[in-house]
Amino acid sequence: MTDAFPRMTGTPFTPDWFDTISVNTPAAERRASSLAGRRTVKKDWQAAWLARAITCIDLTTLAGDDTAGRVQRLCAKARNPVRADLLSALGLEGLTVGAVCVYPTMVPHAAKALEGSGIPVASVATGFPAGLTPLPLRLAEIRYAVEQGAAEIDIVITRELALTGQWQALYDEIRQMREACGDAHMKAILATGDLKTLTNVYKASMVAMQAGADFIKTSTGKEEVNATLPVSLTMVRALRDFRDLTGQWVGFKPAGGLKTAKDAMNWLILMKEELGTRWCMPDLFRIGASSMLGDIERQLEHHVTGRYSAANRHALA
Ligand SMILES: O=C[C@H](O)COP(=O)(O)O
Repeated sequence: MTDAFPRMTGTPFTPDWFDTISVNTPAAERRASSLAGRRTVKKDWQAAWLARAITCIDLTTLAGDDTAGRVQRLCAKARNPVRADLLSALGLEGLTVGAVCVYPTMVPHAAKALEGSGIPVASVATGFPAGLTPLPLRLAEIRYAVEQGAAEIDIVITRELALTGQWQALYDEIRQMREACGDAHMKAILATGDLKTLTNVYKASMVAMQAGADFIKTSTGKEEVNATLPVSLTMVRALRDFRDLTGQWVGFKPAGGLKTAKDAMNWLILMKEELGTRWCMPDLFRIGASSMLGDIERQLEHHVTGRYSAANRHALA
């Protein structure tokens, strides 16, 4: 992550900024579906946008059977995310993903495998994915991951505090997590699939930003419903409101179930249309994904060779 936007400081708890907000769900759904169908990126620029998407990926493995070997292979992929001949044809040699995201005990393996690459290690923490271990343990887990070499920490919020409107308590908890992160950047996972309403999503976004989150992130990838466009629209509008109120630019990370080049384009279009191109850079935008690179590589091959026939598609399936 570049230091263009250093660690966020947040603000004091200010319920006035979200208390009376009520998100119009049908309007958000209409806007999201119009964005998904949009073709604002010209064909000539698609490869460049896909390359941008690669630089924004938090390449992730968060599985119970993760091993040092799997993490090392993932890190090799992070260094060389698509075939070298494709990158060279596009003049994009040296392109890497934004970060590698793993469980805390995998951080040392990732840190070693990424040495000298400039790719940061992100670690989930705070009892990911449910976040229901006691707060002192969640804070200790953050400190452990940072000590092991994580430069970015993906925390999960306590959903109960959002579902029962205990916004001050949620703020206080996230604030302590912010402090435990020290110099590491903090991404606050809202687990939006658990939050029931878009109004709760907006309020939780505001509270996380007030508490000092550097990024707000949709999902753990483990909820029944993960990143969706209406939820993401609600969150990016909260980002814009927070920037207008404070001058602080907080990042956005959709995650969970995003697998295709089309997904990457849909979310980049959302960012570009709602927030502008500056918010499409890896210091302000990440896509949490375990399996998106394969499809991006196929699309880039199509752009480079211009001979992506139905037969090729069949052969690759
Ligand atoms: O934070 C990232 C997500 O856990 C990745 O989810 P995914 O495996 O559905 O891509």
